[in-house]
Amino acid sequence: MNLDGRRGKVNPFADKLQARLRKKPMPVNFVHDADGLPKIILTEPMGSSAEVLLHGGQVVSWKNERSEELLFMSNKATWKPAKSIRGGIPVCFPQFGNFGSLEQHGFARNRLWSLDTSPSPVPPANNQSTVDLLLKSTEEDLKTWPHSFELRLHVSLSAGKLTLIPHVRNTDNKSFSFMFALRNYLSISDISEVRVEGLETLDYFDNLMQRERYTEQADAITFDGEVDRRTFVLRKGGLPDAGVWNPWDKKAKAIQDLGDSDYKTMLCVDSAAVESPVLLKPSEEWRGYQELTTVSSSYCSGQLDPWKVLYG
Ligand SMILES: O=P(O)(O)OC[C@H]1O[C@H](O)[C@H](O)[C@@H](O)[C@@H]1O
Repeated sequence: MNLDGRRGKVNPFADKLQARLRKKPMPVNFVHDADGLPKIILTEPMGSSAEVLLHGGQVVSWKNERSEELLFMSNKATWKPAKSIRGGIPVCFPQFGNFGSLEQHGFARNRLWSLDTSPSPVPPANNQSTVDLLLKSTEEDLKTWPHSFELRLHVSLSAGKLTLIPHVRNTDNKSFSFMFALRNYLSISDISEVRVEGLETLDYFDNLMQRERYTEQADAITFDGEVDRRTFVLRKGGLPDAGVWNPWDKKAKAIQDLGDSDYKTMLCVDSAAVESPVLLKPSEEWRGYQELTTVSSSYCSGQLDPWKVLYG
């Protein structure tokens, strides 16, 4: 995990140049899934694919070139508008968890987003399939969170890599602050065989201990055993915090849209801005960045330098 403390400042000059260099986007493959939810399917020449719903602006599937699913999705997930879907990559905005008075994890994951016809510029890249989504404040949401905003999410798929670039613009005439998280439900073979590296020596708040602050001492977070199978590498920018969540057995049973033993095959690792909410003045824009890649199981854990893993 590459923990990058930058606050996601946007450089307008670089962005203009990038916009000019940007290639014509590939056509968007837009379908309706079995539950009638509008869905975008991304594919790339090496054979991997991703599925993104307008509902929640949520990535609900990411498959590698062997068609193996890399994200967890609950069999009991509720595929209905106005409810969040248990799996994939929900977007938590403008609140994380119950750190505020809004609904849990904010309203963005429960809303119907639209296709973004005037997306913020992002760096050009070859052989990638992309979609741009947009969520704007609704009359309803303004009643509980009285700030006018535009939340954009750029999703791009290339061989072995899924990149999400969120932007938030303040379209109000006063400042506001918000929390943000991309909650990655990673599909894992067995929770007892998982290690999360890259968080050592960092401070964390334990939600099960009244949010007490601790410092991580171990060289990796483990959930019992120590065997590696698949390695995900998460790089991020503008999102200085990380969340790690697994409900374990008792809570899994209490969560309606999660199977009793699903906790064994999922782990949430979030890219987040929670401890210090992002402050935006009128017309200002914040940009975050998250890149997920997988590397082969032969990778030896304990030396997680994402650049070395990816580029040798
Ligand atoms: O069920 P959700 O609203 O998706 O929340 C899932 C989980 O997210 C957070 O990490 C909270 O700390 C948990 O208490 C909560 O159960």
